Amino acid sequence: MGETGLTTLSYVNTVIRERPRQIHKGQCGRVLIVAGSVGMAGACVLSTGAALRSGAGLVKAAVPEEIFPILQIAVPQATCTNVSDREFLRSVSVHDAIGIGPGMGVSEKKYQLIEEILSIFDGPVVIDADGITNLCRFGKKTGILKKKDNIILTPHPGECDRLLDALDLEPVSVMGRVEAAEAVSDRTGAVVLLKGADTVVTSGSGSTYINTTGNPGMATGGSGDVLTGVITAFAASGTAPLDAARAGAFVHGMAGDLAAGIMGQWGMTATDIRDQLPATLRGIVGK
Ligand SMILES: NC(=O)C1=CN([C@@H]2O[C@H](COP(=O)(O)OP(=O)(O)OC[C@H]3O[C@@H](n4cnc5c(N)ncnc54)[C@H](O)[C@@H]3O)[C@@H](O)[C@H]2O)[C@@H](O)CC1
Ligand SMILES: Nc1ncnc2c1ncn2[C@@H]1O[C@H](COP(=O)(O)OP(=O)(O)O)[C@@H](O)[C@H]1O
Repeated sequence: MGETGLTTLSYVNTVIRERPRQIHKGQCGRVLIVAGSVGMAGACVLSTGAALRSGAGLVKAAVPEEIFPILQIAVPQATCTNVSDREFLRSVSVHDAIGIGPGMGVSEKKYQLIEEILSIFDGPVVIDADGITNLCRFGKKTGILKKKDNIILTPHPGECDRLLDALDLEPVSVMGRVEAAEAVSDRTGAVVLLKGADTVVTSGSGSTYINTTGNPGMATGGSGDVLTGVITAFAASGTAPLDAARAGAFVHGMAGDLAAGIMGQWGMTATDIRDQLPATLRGIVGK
């Protein structure tokens, strides 16, 4: 284990900055969110909306056609593409960052889709939730991520245990949170963000940071789906994967703190966190 630092506001101020006056939407990051399924459309709504509220210029959701109406009504700013239509894979490379996993479901077919996207796309990819579970369940024999660059894995402790098991390592409860995140990062080459109170973000031993925002009110369904959208938007804007993950965790936690201030920790939900992203970013950037 190397030295562990903190992610604080003064650091995030160096990552999230005022926009140049002449910027246009094509330069603010084109995000693709591969998420959602029948029964879990909400996960995609949350990730897609969070990406838009975190500054992404253009956001597209790759979802089953059956849930297009939900997405188009809940997030009219986003476009939709049919995830089951192979044509959609042709347009993957025009994006600046991809977020994969929230509510996408777990099956061999979904795993193949992730593999295909990773083989086509060399930009930053955030893999969360069912994306991680698919890799662990079906990708063990292929070495999970094959040390591909530009990957950010965002497991909660349960998903981290799946990753550790697939890598033949001990669970988080045995290894400890920092050591577990560093081990997954060392073995996969990915930036790893281990969620929970005191979220850990690491690019391997020696580069590990503990987040300083967030509260127990964030222990509510869908709050991790919001985080996926935030980090994917930051990565799409050109922020390096480790910085996108650190700044994403901080901003998401600060939005959660604002939401708790308004709604209280007991009653706040994931949409309240998403809805406080603009005020959070305005507080950080000053605009
Ligand atoms: N509205 C929606 O559509 C929602 C969809 N969701 C999606 O539902 C899918 C399944 O996610 P889940 O995380 O519920 O289920 P999972 O089965 O992937 O993981 C939950 C299990 O992980 C273990 N675990 C250990 N420590 C944990 C921790 N600190 N936090 C959470 N779990 C821990 C527990 O055994 C628990 O049963 C994901 O794709 C997720 O994105 C959820 O985000 C909830 C909201
Ligand atoms: N007690 C807590 N303190 C701070 N943050 C928390 C706490 N509990 C959960 N969170 C945050 O809320 C989010 C939960 O994500 P996750 O478990 O993936 O939820 P979901 O799958 O329902 O979206 C993570 O960002 C996590 O760090």
